[in-house]
Amino acid sequence: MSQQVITPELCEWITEQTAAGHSAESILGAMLGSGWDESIARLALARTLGQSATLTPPPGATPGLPEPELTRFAPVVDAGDRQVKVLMALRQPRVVLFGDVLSNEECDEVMALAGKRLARSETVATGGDGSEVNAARTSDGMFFERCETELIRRVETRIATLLRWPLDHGEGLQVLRYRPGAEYQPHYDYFEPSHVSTPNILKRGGQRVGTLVIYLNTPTAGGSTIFPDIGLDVAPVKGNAVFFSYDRPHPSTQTLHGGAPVIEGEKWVATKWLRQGVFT
Ligand SMILES: O=C(O)CCC(=O)C(=O)O
Ligand SMILES: [Fe+2]
Repeated sequence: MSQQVITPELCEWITEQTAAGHSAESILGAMLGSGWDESIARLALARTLGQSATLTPPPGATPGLPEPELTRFAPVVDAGDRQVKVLMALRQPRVVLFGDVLSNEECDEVMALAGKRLARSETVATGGDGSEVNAARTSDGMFFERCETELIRRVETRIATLLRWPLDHGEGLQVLRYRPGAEYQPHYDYFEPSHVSTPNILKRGGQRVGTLVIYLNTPTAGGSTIFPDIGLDVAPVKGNAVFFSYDRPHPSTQTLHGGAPVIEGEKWVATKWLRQGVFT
């Protein structure tokens, strides 16, 4: 085949095959047998059925999802070196609000370490003098290396224990600072299956399957973490953290979320993204 194009007819055929009970792998086999290029065939399947259908988990992938031990719904969860409070839990989508994940001193230390290295996040407003911010993400950000300092290692070990997900499946901690007016418009944290850069990103540990956003300070007003699909607003409170997980890279997970504009004061968060496998 010379020109291989993903047409609506092809997507419809894939849907029919699935409805007839064929697995994504067997549809892929049939497509390869009739001359389709493997990467285009996988892309067509991902677009039609969602990426998880054809996603080969990366080496060392952990089955299931990150999930705290909440079966007894005790008021605290043992996170190894700290008792973390459970303030609220939603089952569908999975959203858990924790209290006291970090001490005040730990929050201050992470902000001080990160503050020296903050750079304007890539999606900035064009034009103007920067005093008016309006792009999708108008915070300043930086990444720590995993286990970069003793403090970062301690925090990451605590997160791994709390969410029962291996430390090496986590990306380096990201710190964001929002000034008044800054926001992070609603988005999904998983990598969009049909995006051209996604296959390469997935080589380093597979998809993201969970997010923990830790509040490093308490803004005076605004800056809540919003989940528009489920009408949930989480107030940013120093030391608290909101966790959510998603088992497939699809809007049906209802994990659309964002950082509402900060109205007064600053808002600092540290985000830990969790991957299916070892993040390298
Ligand atoms: O700032 C927030 O409340 C949300 C941050 C966020 O969505 C992210 O870091 O992916
Ligand atoms: Fe996010």
